[in-house]
Amino acid sequence: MRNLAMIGGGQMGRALASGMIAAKVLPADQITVVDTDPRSVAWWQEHQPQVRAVGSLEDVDGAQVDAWILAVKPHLIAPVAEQLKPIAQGKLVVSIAAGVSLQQLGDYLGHERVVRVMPNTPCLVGAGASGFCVASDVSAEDCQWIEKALGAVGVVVQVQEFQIDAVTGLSGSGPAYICMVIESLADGGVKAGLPRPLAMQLAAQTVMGTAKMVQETGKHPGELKDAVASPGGTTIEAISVLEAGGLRSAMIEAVVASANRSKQLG
Ligand SMILES: NC(=O)C1=CN([C@@H]2O[C@H](COP(=O)(O)OP(=O)(O)OC[C@H]3O[C@@H](n4cnc5c(N)ncnc54)[C@H](O)[C@@H]3O)[C@@H](O)[C@H]2O)C=CC1
Ligand SMILES: O=C(O)[C@@H]1CCC=N1
Repeated sequence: MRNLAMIGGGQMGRALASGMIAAKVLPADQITVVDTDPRSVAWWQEHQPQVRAVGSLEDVDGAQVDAWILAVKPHLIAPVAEQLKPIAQGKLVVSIAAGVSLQQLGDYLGHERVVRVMPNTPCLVGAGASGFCVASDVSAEDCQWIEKALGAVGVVVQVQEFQIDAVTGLSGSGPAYICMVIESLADGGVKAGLPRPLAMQLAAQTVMGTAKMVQETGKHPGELKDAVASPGGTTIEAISVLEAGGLRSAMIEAVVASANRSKQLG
């Protein structure tokens, strides 16, 4: 893969492209970003000056582009893909839009070399989690490139398309839930008497360290939870409060609500 063009250079476009550049998947000067918002173009010029950032698709020579990434909001995929149709025939097109199916992408673009990805914002720091599925004309080589590109910015799994909504509900939207957890843990620390910056540092490190422990020990989270809770101790008091507040049920229903919304968007 030589040249990559990304349409939409907002939150997720920045996370993906900046992550890939940092991981040396592609040099910055082989990436073009098209964004209709001049403030976004200015962001790229300031933060990734080697990336070519332009305001219109007309400023891109489509013949020089090997792969396209569509990173606009879901409702803009249809008009953007239709604009792209004449210049991206036979080219690999990757969409990261929630809810937009491979069938829809194929219909808009008039070909089947399309990939649907659900990444997440931690790609920005090389700790993303992405799921992807592919249409019929995507080659094994294309899949390898997708795995290399997304693998450079985190964990990547290939799934069946019917699983993508669930991936969206869990890891796509998940960073928002975990940020709320971190924020509320820090609030608890402040309420219990800690200064805010110290509370935030301890909260983020506790979430990061616990996730690492789950991944590295391979132990069930229930076992790791039990190991913290001494009989008659402090933790079991807190667990009892969380159960009464419906933490588990709220998390389960949150993932399902996001997955359902992803289905609706399609
Ligand atoms: N933010 C997230 O955590 C995740 C977002 N996604 C998906 O990524 C896509 C983008 O989301 P965000 O980056 O959050 O949105 P965003 O609003 O931050 O970025 C979208 C960018 O597209 C630009 N844009 C709008 N119309 C355009 C056009 N016609 N041509 C070129 N650029 C255009 C906007 O100016 C904006 O900079 C969405 O489809 C979303 O479903 C997927 C996974 C996670
Ligand atoms: O909220 C959204 O629609 C996007 C998709 C997954 C995460 N953010």
